Amino acid sequence: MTESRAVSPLHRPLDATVRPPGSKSITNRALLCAALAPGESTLTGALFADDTRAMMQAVAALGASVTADPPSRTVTVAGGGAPAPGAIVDARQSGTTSRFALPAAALFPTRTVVDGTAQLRARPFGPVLDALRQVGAKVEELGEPGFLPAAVSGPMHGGAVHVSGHISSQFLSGLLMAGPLMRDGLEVSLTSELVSVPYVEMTKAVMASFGVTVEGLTVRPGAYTPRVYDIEPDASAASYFLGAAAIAGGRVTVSGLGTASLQGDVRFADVLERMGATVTRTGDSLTVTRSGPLHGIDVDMADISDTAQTLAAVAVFADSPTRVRGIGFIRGKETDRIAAVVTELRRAGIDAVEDEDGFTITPGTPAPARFETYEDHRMAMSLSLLGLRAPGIEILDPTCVAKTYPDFFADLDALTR
Ligand SMILES: O=C(O)C1=C[C@@H](OP(=O)(O)O)[C@@H](O)[C@H](O)C1
Ligand SMILES: C=C(OP(=O)(O)O)C(=O)O
Repeated sequence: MTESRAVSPLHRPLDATVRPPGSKSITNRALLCAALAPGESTLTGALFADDTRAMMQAVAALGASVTADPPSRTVTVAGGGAPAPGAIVDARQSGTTSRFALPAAALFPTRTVVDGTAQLRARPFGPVLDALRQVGAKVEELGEPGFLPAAVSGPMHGGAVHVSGHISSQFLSGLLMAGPLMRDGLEVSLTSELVSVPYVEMTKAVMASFGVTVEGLTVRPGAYTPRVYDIEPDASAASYFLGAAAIAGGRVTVSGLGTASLQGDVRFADVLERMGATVTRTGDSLTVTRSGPLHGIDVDMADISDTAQTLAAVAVFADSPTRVRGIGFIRGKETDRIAAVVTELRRAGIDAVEDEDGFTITPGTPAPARFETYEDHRMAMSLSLLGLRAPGIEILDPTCVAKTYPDFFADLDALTR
């Protein structure tokens, strides 16, 4: 029988402070930059989850020496090495690990194979494989063209490269991070509109911390410098707790996510503010309080699409419909997230409709439901929020949260205890 997890309704408003684990996106960028920096770097506040363990193993396969200490959330990386012949990167389910490791592996003359789970093999890789060929890498598609597994080898001359932006920003981020170690550096031109823009700003910020400047989308040849780097809590993970405050009422403060956060997903709080919640921002925290009604909104979430499913859950409890736009590309994530969120909300009797580039949700009272999660951590975490107000909500395959947040259900319990 498939494992499931019940969520119990809350009978009082929330009044809690939480600190989610480290940012997945920053951890995986810092691991890669540290691996490319000759010398020892120390990452503090790191995330320990499937996606970041995949990256730790990936950079080890590329020649870094990695020492992880989960209790202190610290990782030490001795960088500047090279992969052994026949290196294999198993990116598991991780888009960032695979899309960042491919350009990094192609810096070296040895052949590295990059692969992942069946789910990752179904996600698009054509744009990065094509871009690597443009800058001189040898690329072999070992399965279907444009998909994993793929083998790459270098070195790369770099220079001008064209890459699409509308499928995923991760292709661009991965290329930029490898850019300084290409002979001529890298000058990227986008052939289509970029989605998930704040993640590219994050890439530039982490690269800058490791001593490499990106101007526009141009990187000059250069070297990373090792350093001690502190990672802030994960803003996408925080969206579930901020969403919980919106749904249950009361106050939730997320500590460690201040106004200078590198993560675009902190702007999920702005979305809740537009719906009628009160948001307080400080240099080191983000607080959402809700006492009055929530209103439906029409919102483009192309910049912050990992929080679209969280908003879908919140929208159920508003007093008018919510339309989410600009996120057609999330059909290519862990699952088709637009189809999945609509199917599951309908399972609970909610009027949810798929649009080509998003979804529309009409508020209602969720009926008891056992939600499918499609091996998508964000389906499990988002849909669990419905259980804070509606009785009889169960989440199937709850351990899929291990991709980015192994302790999610324990932390949700602690928040509501
Ligand atoms: O660069 C990153 O760290 C990420 C970029 C986003 O992906 P896309 O650029 O594919 O939208 C986001 O959904 C993912 O969770 C992490
Ligand atoms: C889309 C996600 O991850 P990735 O693309 O890194 O696998 C996510 O964490 O929601």
